Amino acid sequence: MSLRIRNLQSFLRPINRRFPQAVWSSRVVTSIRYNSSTPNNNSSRRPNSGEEGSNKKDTKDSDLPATNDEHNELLEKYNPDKSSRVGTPKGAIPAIDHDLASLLKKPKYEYNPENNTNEVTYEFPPPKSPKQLKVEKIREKSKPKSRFKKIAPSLIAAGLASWGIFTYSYLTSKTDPDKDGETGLLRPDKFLPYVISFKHQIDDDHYLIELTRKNRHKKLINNETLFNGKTMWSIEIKQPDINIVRNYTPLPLYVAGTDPVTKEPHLRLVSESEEQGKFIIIVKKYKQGEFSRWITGLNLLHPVEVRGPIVEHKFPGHPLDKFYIKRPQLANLLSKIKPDPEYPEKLPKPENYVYYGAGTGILPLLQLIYSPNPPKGFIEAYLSIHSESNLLDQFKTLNYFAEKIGRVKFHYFIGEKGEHLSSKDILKPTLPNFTGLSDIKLSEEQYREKLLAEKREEVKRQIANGGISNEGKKSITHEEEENHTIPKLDVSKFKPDNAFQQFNIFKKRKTTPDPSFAFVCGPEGYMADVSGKSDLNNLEMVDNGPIGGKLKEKGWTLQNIKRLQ
Ligand SMILES: Cc1cc2nc3c(=O)[nH]c(=O)nc-3n(C[C@H](O)[C@H](O)[C@H](O)COP(=O)(O)OP(=O)(O)OC[C@H]3O[C@@H](n4cnc5c(N)ncnc54)[C@H](O)[C@@H]3O)c2cc1C
Repeated sequence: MSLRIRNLQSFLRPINRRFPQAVWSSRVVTSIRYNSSTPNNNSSRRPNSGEEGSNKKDTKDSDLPATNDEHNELLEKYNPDKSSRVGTPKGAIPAIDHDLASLLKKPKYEYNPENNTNEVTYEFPPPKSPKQLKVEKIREKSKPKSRFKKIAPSLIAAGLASWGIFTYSYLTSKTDPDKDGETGLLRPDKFLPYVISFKHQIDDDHYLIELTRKNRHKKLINNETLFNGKTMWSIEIKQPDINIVRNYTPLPLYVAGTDPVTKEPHLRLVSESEEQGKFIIIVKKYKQGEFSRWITGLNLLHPVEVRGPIVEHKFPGHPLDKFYIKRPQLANLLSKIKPDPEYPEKLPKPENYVYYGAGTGILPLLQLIYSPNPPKGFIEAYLSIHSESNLLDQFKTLNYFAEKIGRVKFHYFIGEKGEHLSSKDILKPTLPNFTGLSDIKLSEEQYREKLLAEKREEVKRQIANGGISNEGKKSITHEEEENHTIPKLDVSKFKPDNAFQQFNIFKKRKTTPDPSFAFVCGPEGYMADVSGKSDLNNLEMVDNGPIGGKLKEKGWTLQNIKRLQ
């Protein structure tokens, strides 16, 4: 084998010299074939028979070129046109050795430099393999980035998202007229969407309807409270089909549940901020009444448009309000009603009122006494209703609580029982406790005088007792001497737990105070009979209608009457 390779090398040496680049080209190599049948016999090596070779004299193995001339001759033979291109030998080519041929065969597998484990050294840094590039890329990615670089994509994404939302809401609010962009619960200049969240028929012609602000939870962000005892107010509801509007008196109550047997609603007072945005109205259905028939016929979750508050009466300012002393709201349990704050003695007393109401005209009074911070004075209420069934039991209970804590005295007149308001039920007016700022100065002076008188009395007593202060003992002895009874408990040191205790132990009155202001509210005929009809037919919307009826007889004037019609 080694001999054969040596022969081949010596054979190809001259070709190498002449065609150094092409010497290992497959074309040259494959064009030279050797007969491998007799490997050790050089004489048996002869070119394959060819067209040209057959014409020439045979070349024996022993005839291999020994001199340069012979080499050239041989080359001439295999490269007769002497061009730089190596052409296909025309003569017979010796057969190639089988082992050599297997080495020269095209490899079965594609060469892959990655699999090359041979160590190679380079003068310059070698090009990076795909694997190295991949590792480098991963390493680059896992490198710690700056804080800004880290949050930059999130910031861009958030910015794009909010821009998208804004654009969408801007475009849709322009195109969708029903879209409610208002955050408030009510607006006096705009109808806002509400839904009928509960409906209950009280009797033949009275309905309780609970209204809830659409998307109520989203509208509570402003902590808006609709009810406050400082005003009597109504809402306007729109009938969109025939475009008419009617007023109704909202009450600060909502439906907390229903009785499984009677289906009557369990009403709760609206007092917490999360209960806002709901209220109830009581609607009387008239046979010919366009609006009342429509609204009482609506189903649950039907949308309605509501505007308000429309202020019907605003209570004038009082020095007690200046000190932000609020009267606690009623509660669903008598014992839960908080006691009234102690009003400073030197300030004028709160005003007392009388209320004459009939039918749905009793509702403004109920709104007032169920609201937070109701009027601080006492109210004598004369309410005329057709039937006892017109009034929900839960209203009667709340009214009873208000009575038990000394805020109101109710007188009911039930029409179907033949009970009616008469002249003897009309109270006489008294002067108001507070008419203006001069009253404060006057009451402060009175208070100073009162304190001085008390001090003088105390000094006198001390002198009479030889300088020994024995006031407590003396007062008890004095009481005992006067009444011949067990001395009374000094309750001034006790603090009441609730309004009921406060009124019944500390403040119980023998007589009810006289009112200085009267409210009248009811149907036309009732108004005419009690106070004369109101007349608001002027730009200022001031009631200029002359006072008449029963109230005029008792000395009431336009200055101390409010007619709600
Ligand atoms: C400030 C204010 C608050 C109000 N609050 C309430 C409330 O809480 N609940 C309530 O039910 N109503 C309330 N009303 C009355 C209400 O606004 C409507 O007038 C009433 O519902 C009738 O409207 P209607 O369209 O059905 O009747 P309309 O079509 O206006 O009248 C049709 C017929 O119904 C009868 N009618 C209408 N109103 C009366 C009436 N007051 N007395 C007697 N007969 C009448 C008459 O026969 C009349 O001809 C209030 C009104 C005002 C001004």
